[in-house]
Amino acid sequence: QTEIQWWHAMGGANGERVDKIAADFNASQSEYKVVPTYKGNYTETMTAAVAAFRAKEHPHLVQVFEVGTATMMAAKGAIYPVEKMMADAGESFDKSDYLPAVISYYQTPEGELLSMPFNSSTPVLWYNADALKAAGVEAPKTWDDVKAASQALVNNGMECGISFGWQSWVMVENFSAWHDLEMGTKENGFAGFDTEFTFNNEKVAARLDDIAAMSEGNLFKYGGRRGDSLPMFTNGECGMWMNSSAYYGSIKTQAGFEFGQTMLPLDTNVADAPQNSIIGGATLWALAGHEADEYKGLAQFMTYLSSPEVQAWWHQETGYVPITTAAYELSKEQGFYDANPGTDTAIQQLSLNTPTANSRGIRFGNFVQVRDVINEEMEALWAGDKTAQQALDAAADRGNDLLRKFERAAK
Ligand SMILES: O=P(O)(O)OC[C@H](O)CO
Repeated sequence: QTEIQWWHAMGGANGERVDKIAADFNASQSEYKVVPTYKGNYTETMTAAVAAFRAKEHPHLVQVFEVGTATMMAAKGAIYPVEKMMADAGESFDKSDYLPAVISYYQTPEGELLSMPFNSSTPVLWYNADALKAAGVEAPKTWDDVKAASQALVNNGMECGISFGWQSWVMVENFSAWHDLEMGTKENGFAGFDTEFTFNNEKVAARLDDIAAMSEGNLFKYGGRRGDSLPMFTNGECGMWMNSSAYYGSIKTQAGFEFGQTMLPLDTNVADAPQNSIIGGATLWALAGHEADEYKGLAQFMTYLSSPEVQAWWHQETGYVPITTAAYELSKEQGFYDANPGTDTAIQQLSLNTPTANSRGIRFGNFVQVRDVINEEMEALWAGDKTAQQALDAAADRGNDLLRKFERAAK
C-alpha cells in the first residue's frame, strides 16, 4: 500500500472527523492509505511543514489557513499547485464545481488554483436565544442593536454582553470587507506584493473605540486571540459571540441553551447595507518532491474529499461552508437548513453581493506575523493603553515593515 501523509490543524472533535474522512477513503479502496496527523494549531502546522520541507521530511498534503496563502505562494519549488497535480495525475477536476468565494481566494492572477478547498468558514454572530428572549431583545442586525442588546443582557443579570475571537479576521479583515472598505492597496494585495495597509482608517477606528468603550459595565469582554473565548459564550457568561461559523459543532455539543447565528452586524455610520464577508478556515496544499504514484493516490483522495456526500457531512457536522454547489444542494435536499435554521448564514454572507476589490479577500505577505502584530495592538486598545487610532496606526506601520520584508525576500 502506498502511504499518503496528511498534516492538519484540526484538534478535538474536528480531528476525529478528519480521521473518519481518511479512514472511510482508506476503506473505499486498497491501493492507498491516507495517514492524517495533527500538528497543532494553524500556525504550528504551517511552521512544521515549512521546517519539514527544508529537512526533506515533508508530508504530501498540509492544511494551511487562509492567511498563509501568500507565504505558500512565495515558497516556490515547495508547493505543487493542486490544479496541476490533479491534471498530471489524470484525475478529472472542474473548478467551477466549487464556490466562487473560495476558488477566487486561492487562484493565481493567471487563474491557476493553488490549493484544494476543504474547510472554509466565515465569521458570524452567535447568540444565546434564551438569554436574548429573557432580556426582551431580538438578534441584532446593526452595531447599535448589538450595544442595546448587550445592555439589555447585562441589565437582565448576564455577566457580559458580547465577546469575539480571531479579532483581526473578524473585526479588521471582515469588518472592512462587510462595509466595502479597503484593507490595503493593490486590491488588498491581490494585484501585487508591493501593497500597503490602509486598515488604519477612521471608520475602523471609530468602531473599535466604541467597542472598547463597551468594556464599561462588561457590555464587551475580551477573551483571547483564537477560539479561547468560546467557553465565555457556551457557559452562559456572554450572550453574544462573534467568531467562525465553524464553531457550530462545538456550540451544539457544549451550549446548554437554545442558540442561533445571524449575519455580522452592520455599522450604519459606514454603510447602508452590507457587502459580503470573506472566507477563513483553511485549504489543503500539495507539497512537491514525492513520487508520481503517490500523487495519483492524493488526487483520488482529493476527489473523494470533495464529493457531495463527504462535503455535506463535514459541513453539517462542523459549520464550515459547503465548498461545492453540489454539497450545498445536497444539504438543502436533506433538509438540513430547514431543520437547523441559521446554518446557511455563512454561505449567505459570502454570496450576498458580487465581491468588490475590497471584499474578495486579502493576500498579504507575512500575514501570519501581521496578525500577531494586529493582535498585540488591539490588546493594547482593550487594556486602555492606546486609542483605536493609535493601535491601528502602530499595527499598520509595523505591518508595512513586514510587507516590505516579504517583498524583498520574494524578489
Ligand atoms: O476557525 P476557523 O477554522 O474557521 O478559522 C478561523 C480563521 O479564519 C483562521 O485564520
